[in-house]
Amino acid sequence: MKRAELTPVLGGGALLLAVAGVAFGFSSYWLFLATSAVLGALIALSVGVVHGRAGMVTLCPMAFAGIGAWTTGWLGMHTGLPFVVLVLVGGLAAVPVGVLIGLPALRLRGVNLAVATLAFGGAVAVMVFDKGFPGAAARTPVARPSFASSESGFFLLCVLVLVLVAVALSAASRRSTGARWTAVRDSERATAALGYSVTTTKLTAFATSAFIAGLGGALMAGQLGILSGVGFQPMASIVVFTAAVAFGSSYVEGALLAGVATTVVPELLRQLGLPQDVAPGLFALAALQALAAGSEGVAGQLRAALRARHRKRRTMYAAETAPEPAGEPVPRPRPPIPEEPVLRATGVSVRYGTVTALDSVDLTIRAGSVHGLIGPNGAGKSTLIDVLSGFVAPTSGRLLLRETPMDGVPPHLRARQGIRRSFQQGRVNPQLTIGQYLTLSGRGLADRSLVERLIRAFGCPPAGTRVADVDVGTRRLVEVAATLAAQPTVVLLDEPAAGLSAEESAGLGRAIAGIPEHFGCSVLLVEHDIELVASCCDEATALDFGRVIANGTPADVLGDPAVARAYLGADGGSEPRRTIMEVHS
Ligand SMILES: Nc1ncnc2c1ncn2[C@@H]1O[C@H](COP(=O)(O)OP(=O)(O)OP(=O)(O)O)[C@@H](O)[C@H]1O
Repeated sequence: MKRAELTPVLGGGALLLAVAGVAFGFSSYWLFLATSAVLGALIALSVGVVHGRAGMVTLCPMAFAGIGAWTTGWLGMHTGLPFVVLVLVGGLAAVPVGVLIGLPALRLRGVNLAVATLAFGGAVAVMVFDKGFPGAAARTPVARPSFASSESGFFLLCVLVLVLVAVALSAASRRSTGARWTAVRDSERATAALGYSVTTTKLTAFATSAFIAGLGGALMAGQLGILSGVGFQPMASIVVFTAAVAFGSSYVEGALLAGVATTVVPELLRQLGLPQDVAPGLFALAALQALAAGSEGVAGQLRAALRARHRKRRTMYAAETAPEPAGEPVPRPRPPIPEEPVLRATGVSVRYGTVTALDSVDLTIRAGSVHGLIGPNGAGKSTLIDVLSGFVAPTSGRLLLRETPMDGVPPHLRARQGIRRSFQQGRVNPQLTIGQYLTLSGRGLADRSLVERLIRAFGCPPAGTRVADVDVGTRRLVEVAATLAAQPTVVLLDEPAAGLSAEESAGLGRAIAGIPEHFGCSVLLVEHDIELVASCCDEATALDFGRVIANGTPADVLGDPAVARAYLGADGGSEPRRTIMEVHS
């Protein structure tokens, strides 16, 4: 067996031994603490979903846990349902509440969202938990199942639930759900441009988090038997949140450390005769440290160190597969471009206060063509891409994708209907591999062979390479390749050559010129690199001060003195005969 295969087997075996050692070797006092640590880890994992993965602040995990506990207690008193079913229903009961508290997250961010969730947690504590949990007044305990009636049995049940949740989250992170959460954390605009609804993505993160915390609370009902509101107060939520941030609870080992720390530190302080109130302060300091360092907590730092070591070893012992030269050469002349328009904008105007960013712009992108869009800084090129992709609503004008009006259609639906875009600033999630990112961008349409074709066409590194491990230029190539993964009708590329070397830029030009033929998709290419536009476009449009100043073949547009004047500014008027190619050279 190879070392790489042996490591998980040995790790799993050691973990099993440790769990068995705790379950059967610990006294009931330590077993109670171990169970609390496991439940703390479960609730920390729920924070990891919303905060660590989806990048939103939630300061009410214990409110979700309390709802799970309350529901389990109530159902335990009034129904004869088995305990395992009660736990599941307890988790599910927290889901609608999670969605409800997720709604403000659609508009609020950062500290505002933190205040909203904290207030929610406080309100639930006052209105529900402080009035008493079911059975608490009559001291009727929540009955544990017979197979987990002992402390060791109940500990093993909690470990099993934690393992199941961790495995499910790990599977989600390899699939589109988890990748969407991190995509929304990195950039909401980029998520919408991939065709995913930001609203649904945020709400599923809150719902999943509430479910996991609800499970944790339901198990707490079984652990403690009789519950009080004390453990579900906002302060308890803050402790869980800060520990989750400090240890990095989007990773299971980070959640485990958070669970152990929130259980052991107060207990240690108590045994040392020190005030337990110090513990929240310690966690807050550790969380501040992690947030200030921009790290994913202790677990994130450990993983980053391990990855760096692994990379170093790989470069020492193995010659890395050299990326193929970008872009398969495309034979010229290309077949004639059909007249059929795929994307048509007519009379599009955009005003930002007193600034007119676009002024009655007409643009037609024809089927099978690469259409260049040029113009000096501030000419309105990015604004036009924002209008076409749905991120900016025009003041006036119409937009048709083939025969379908696109006016008012939100960005993620435009992406699904076939308008894909890239951004000037890179927005690829560095945690994903190139293959995972292309698959995510494909929304289920990019099979392995398409992913491989895209990688070859754009000269990207192999699919298993992590985005974090490639340079900025290569990330740009990956981003352009990703716009094609869902087989769109038209892609809008916003300065894809920015940051590329001359050689990479030429390779990208060849790949872009081949997009219509190899991927059946039209292209709108916004670029300052005039040579790139000249080499790979079939048509071109030049903008200046939001107006179309030239339109036609690249030779006509680039040879137009008005375009040269636009690039030269007012002084260009004295040199009307120079073309933009001459200006550029
Ligand atoms: N959100 C905004 N609010 C106010 N003005 C804006 C906004 N976005 C763009 N503008 C203005 O609209 C005009 C067009 O900007 P835009 O970014 O579309 O130009 P561009 O051609 O893409 O420029 P560059 O090549 O530098 O990216 C500029 O005058 C810019 O200052």
